[in-house]
Amino acid sequence: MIYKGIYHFFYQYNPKGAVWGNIVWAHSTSTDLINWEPHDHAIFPSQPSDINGCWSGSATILPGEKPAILYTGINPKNQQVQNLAVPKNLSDPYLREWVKSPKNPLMAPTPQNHINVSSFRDPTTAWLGRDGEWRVIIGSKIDARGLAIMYRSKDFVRWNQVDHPLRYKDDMGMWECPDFFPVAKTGRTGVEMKVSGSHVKHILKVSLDDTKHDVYTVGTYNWKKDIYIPNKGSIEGYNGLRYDYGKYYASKTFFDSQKKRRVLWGWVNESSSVDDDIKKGWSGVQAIPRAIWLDASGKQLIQWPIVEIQKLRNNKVKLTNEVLKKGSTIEVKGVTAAQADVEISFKVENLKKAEILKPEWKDPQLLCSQKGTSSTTEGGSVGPFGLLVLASNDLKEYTSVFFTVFKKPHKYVVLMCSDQSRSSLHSNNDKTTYGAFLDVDPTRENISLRSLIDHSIVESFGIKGKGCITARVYPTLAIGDNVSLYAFNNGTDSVTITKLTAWSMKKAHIN
Ligand SMILES: OC[C@H]1O[C@@](CO)(OC[C@@]2(O[C@H]3O[C@H](CO)[C@@H](O)[C@H](O)[C@H]3O)O[C@H](CO)[C@@H](O)[C@@H]2O)[C@@H](O)[C@@H]1O
Repeated sequence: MIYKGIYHFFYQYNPKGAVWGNIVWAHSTSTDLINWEPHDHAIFPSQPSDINGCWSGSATILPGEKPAILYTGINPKNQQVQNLAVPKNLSDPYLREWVKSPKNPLMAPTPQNHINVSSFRDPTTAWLGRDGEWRVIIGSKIDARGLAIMYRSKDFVRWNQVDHPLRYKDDMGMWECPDFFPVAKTGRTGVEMKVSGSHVKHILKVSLDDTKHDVYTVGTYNWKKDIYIPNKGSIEGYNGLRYDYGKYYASKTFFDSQKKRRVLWGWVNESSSVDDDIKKGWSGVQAIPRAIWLDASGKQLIQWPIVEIQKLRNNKVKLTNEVLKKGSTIEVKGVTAAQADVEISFKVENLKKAEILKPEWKDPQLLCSQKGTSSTTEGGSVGPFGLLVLASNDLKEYTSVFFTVFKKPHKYVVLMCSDQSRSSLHSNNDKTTYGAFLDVDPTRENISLRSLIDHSIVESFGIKGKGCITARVYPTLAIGDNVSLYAFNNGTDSVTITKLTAWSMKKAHIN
C-alpha cells in the first residue's frame, strides 16, 4: 500500500530460518518501489487468535487516510481465522507499530457456517459498496471446490458472512491469496477498489495451491447481487490466463493513489533445493513490481515493469537493423550481462515458412521443452529466435528466452518460451522449461521481448507485456564478470533485429 507518499511492503517471513515456518509480517518501506528499508516486524503472534502464525492478508485504506490490515491468524487449535490490526500512530509515515483489535478474531469457521477450518485464509483488500458497506473476500475450499467467501461490514469490525461466495469453481482446489479489483475498459490509468459500473471490468485472481500458479479471469462484478461472473471465453481453471507462465505466486495488486496506476507485485520462490536454500541462508525474492492495465482486446491484462526501474539503468548500448541469419548469434557487448535490462524487437522476413501447429500441440510449456532452443524443422521454421542470457563464455551454461511462430489455418500463433535446461551445471535445481501462447498477430506487429536479468532471476515480458515468464536460475560458471549476452536465431530463415537496447543495471538497495 501507499501511505503519506511512502510505499509499504508487508511480507510473510520466517525470523528463525531460511525456509517457510514461524510466520510473521515483516515490513519494509520505500519511496520508489525499487530501494527498500527494513523495519521491525509489523505483526507477530501475540493473541490467541494468531498465536500459531500470522499468515497472509491485505491492507485497506479507510476513509480519512486510515490504513487497516486484515490478516489470517492461526489459533491454538490450528484453525484459520481473520484478524484486524491498525497503526498505533497515524502521524508516523513509516507506520512502525501496529495494534491488534481486542475483538479478534473477527471472522472464524463455526459448525454453523461449515467453513473449512484449515482452508480459510488470505483476506483481500476490502472495498466499499454503494450502500456504504464494506466487502471482503477470503480464499477457501470445500473438497476440490475453490471459493471466494464473502463478508460484509458497516464498521470494519463486525463482519457478517454473505449467504453466497463472490465466486466458486469446482476442481480448482484451494484459492490462496485471492485478489479482486476493477480495471478501466480503456487506457492505462488505475482504478480505485470501490469503482464499479459499465466503464470498468473486474479481475479475479486466485493463487492455486495445487499447481502454484496465479491465474485470473476478466469479468463483471454485479454490485447489486455481489457476484462476479467471468467473461464468456475467459477460462476459469488450471488452464486459465496466468500473470506469469514461470515462477510467480501469491501476488497482490494495490492502487497507487500517487501515480494513479494499479501495481502488481509477486513472490518468486526458489528453484533450488531446500538444502541449498538453508546453505545460502535465505529463500524467495520479490519480482520487479509491474504496472497493469486491460489490453485493448478486453481479453487479458498487460503487464510492464514500473517506470522507476529505469533509475537503475546505466551504460546504454544499441543495435539496429542487424540481420540474424539461420543458426547465427550476435553478442551484445558493453553491458554487465549478470545484471541488465534488455529490450529487443524482431522482424520476421518470411512468415510463410512457419511450421504448422499440430492439433495435439496444445500445451505451450510442453511444446517449448519438446522444440527447445536449438531445434530446426525439416520443412522450415520461424524461430526459435531470442536471447541467450546468463551465458557462460564457453556456452556451457545459458538460459534462453525465445519465440517460435506457428501456422494455423487463417492465423499465426506465437509461442514464447524460457528454457532453463542449460542454465546451470549444478544438477540439483528445478530446470523446468516454461512457455505460453501469446495473443498477437505477427503480420501486424513486430515480435518484441524485454528481459530483466539479475544474477539468479530472469523476468521476461513478451510482445509489450502480453505474456510474462519469470525464471530462477543458478549458474556456476556464468557469474560476475564471466557472463555474456547474445541474440540468436535457430530458425531456418533470417530474422532482423530492428532494434536492441540494453543497459547495465545498478544495484538497488534491498533488504
Ligand atoms: O505463509 C502462509 C501464507 O502463504 C500462503 C501462500 O503462499 O500459503 C502457503 C502455504 O505453503 C507454505 O507452507 C508449506 C509447508 O506446509 C511449504 O511447503 C510452502 O513452501 C510454503 O509456502 O502455507 C500453507 C500451510 O503450510 C500451505 O497450505 C500453503 O500452500 C497463504 O495461503 C498463507 O496465508
